[in-house]
Amino acid sequence: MSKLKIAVQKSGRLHDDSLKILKEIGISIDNGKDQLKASARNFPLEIFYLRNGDIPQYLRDGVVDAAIIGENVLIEKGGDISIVERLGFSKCKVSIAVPKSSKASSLKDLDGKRIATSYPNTVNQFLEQEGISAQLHIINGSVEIAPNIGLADGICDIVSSGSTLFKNGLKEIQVLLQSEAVLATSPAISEENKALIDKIQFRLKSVLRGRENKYVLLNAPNDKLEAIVNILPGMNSPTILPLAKEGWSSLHSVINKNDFWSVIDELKANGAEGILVCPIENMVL
Ligand SMILES: Nc1ncnc2c1ncn2[C@@H]1O[C@H](COP(=O)(O)OP(=O)(O)OP(=O)(O)O)[C@@H](O)[C@H]1O
Ligand SMILES: O=P(O)(O)OC[C@H]1O[C@H](OP(=O)(O)OP(=O)(O)O)[C@H](O)[C@@H]1O
Ligand SMILES: [Mg+2]
Repeated sequence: MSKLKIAVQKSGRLHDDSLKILKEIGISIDNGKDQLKASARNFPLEIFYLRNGDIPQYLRDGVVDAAIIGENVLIEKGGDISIVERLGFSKCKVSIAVPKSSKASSLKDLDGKRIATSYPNTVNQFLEQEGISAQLHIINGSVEIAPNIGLADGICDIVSSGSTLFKNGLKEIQVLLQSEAVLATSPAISEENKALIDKIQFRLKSVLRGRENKYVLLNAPNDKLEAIVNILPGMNSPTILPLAKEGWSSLHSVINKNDFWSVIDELKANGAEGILVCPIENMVL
């Protein structure tokens, strides 16, 4: 039987969340960060622990069938590799920044200047598109220090909270792209392994949908139920069960986690009591 080979970052920001989401879709791995390879106990799958920056090449060569990887790395090195599913973690931007004291306030002010980055293809493509030419200094880490040591006039690197820019006295002047962890597949994947990826994708969608939503249970007088159903329409229609108390019911529904706090006052104004909000592990449509 064919086994799906999936690459996961060996160590670093993506490692833990990648293994966590695989666990949530029911894939148990005989673990060990120290191993380069591990097998799943209950799915025809092998995990390869690799360096983030090496993964696009492994995908391209078909050494692995799929990978959990930062979208920004695929944009930089991935070209022909397709994204199957966005996974919602490791969200960040790739941005251009300059010293706070710099007169530069937009990208065009960096025309003819020096930019330090670990993402030369991304920067070059963006500059070309904007008709700007700059001299790139490719460095692999601590990019934000470059302007302070006189190596560059600006930088292009990952920004998340912005604290690294702040600590280094830099200001963001241009966002090049938004990124998050994604499941990507090799252009060389076999039909058999593509079918396994489809199974994984189906499971991922149900876990991601579950993360986005909450299960709500509440009690309400029967004459208010219609109004409450309109506030909480649920996946199809809410479940309503009679309470032992005459004239009252329990209503169960699903709501997007971001919407819950904005409807809570409306629910209470319509007589809802004993409101419980629970996480959802999986949501299969
Ligand atoms: N500060 C951040 N906040 C959120 N996501 C980030 C942040 N920094 C990096 N990422 C995302 O996580 C991915 C992995 O980052 P990490 O710093 O662990 O790897 P790396 O040092 O680039 O790679 P390697 O595994 O080759 O050492 C990045 O490609 C990016 O998608
Ligand atoms: O906006 P912030 O929240 O400060 O995050 C941005 C920083 O995070 C990443 O570095 P990381 O901490 O992964 O260190 P590294 O350069 O050694 O990979 C990235 O390269 C930035 O420097
Ligand atoms: Mg990093």
